[in-house]
Amino acid sequence: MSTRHIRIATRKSALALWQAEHVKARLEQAHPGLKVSLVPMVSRGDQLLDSPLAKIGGKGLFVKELETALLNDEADIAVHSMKDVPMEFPEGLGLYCICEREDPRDAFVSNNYANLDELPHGSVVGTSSLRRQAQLLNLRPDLEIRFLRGNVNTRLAKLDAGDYDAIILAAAGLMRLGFHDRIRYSLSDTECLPAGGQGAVGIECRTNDTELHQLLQPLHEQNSADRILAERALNRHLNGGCQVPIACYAVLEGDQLWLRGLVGQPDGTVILRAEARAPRADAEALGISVAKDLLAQGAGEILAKIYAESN
Ligand SMILES: NCc1[nH]cc(CCC(=O)O)c1CC(=O)O
Repeated sequence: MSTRHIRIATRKSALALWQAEHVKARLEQAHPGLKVSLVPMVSRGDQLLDSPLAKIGGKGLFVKELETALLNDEADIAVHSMKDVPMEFPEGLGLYCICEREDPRDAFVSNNYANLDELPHGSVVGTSSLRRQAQLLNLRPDLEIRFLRGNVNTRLAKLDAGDYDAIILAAAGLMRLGFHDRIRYSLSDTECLPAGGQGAVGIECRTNDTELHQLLQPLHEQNSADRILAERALNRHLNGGCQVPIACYAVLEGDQLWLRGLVGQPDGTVILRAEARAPRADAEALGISVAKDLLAQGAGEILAKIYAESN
């Protein structure tokens, strides 16, 4: 029995609100009597929703306001899609819980075509992720990748308006919002390797709030946490975020992690791949070693060019 009041800072997008409500419900279930409320706020990323994210630069566009609220004691936890969480945390904040990962894959959404192979020559595919773009163009150089931003609902509306033949979205986001039926199929990991952390929700809070860390324990899932630790180590070593053409995906085989990573040239002409296995206790070292392999193949040059263009 806890009498504490937990305030959850959240963005106001449908997906962010769903995730915050989900964490609220799970906390209340785990700790009867606990009071949990939402503190909705607008992030810089939300204000800039229509501009190319890669061009406005900076990481963590969607998390800075939430972190400020935590540091100012206006909220106690921030719920994030792990894919969007920056590598470094401000002094006094940290990640204290990773919930069980859901579907990590990218979903193919189209009103007219069942899959990538069915798309006619020259079809228009919507995504603003350089990671998805590089991999799709590598498989289908004839496709035209067209910029698509906005919340999940907005993106679906743009597809329905006829602006695209197909769009690619994270399966997890679609499922959370009840759009299962919009998924024609989920891209395999060989067609499109996911982004680090995709499909998992994580919880950030103040480092010194040990009582809260305890309350979060029942929501933590170690298998997901270890997989994502390896993925984030890879991203960190490549200085990557959600706005760069880096994919990485770890799975557990018993107590061994298998991590695959990829860096692609946005036009799809070059895809560098690396993979390795290691005991789960060595998740971070595994991420770094796969990142080093990619760098040795020339990933640094590809990424440097993208960073230079976005500044
Ligand atoms: N970049 C925005 C974003 N951040 C997390 C998700 C989906 C949910 C998740 O990965 O947990 C999405 C939408 C998308 O990429 O389609």
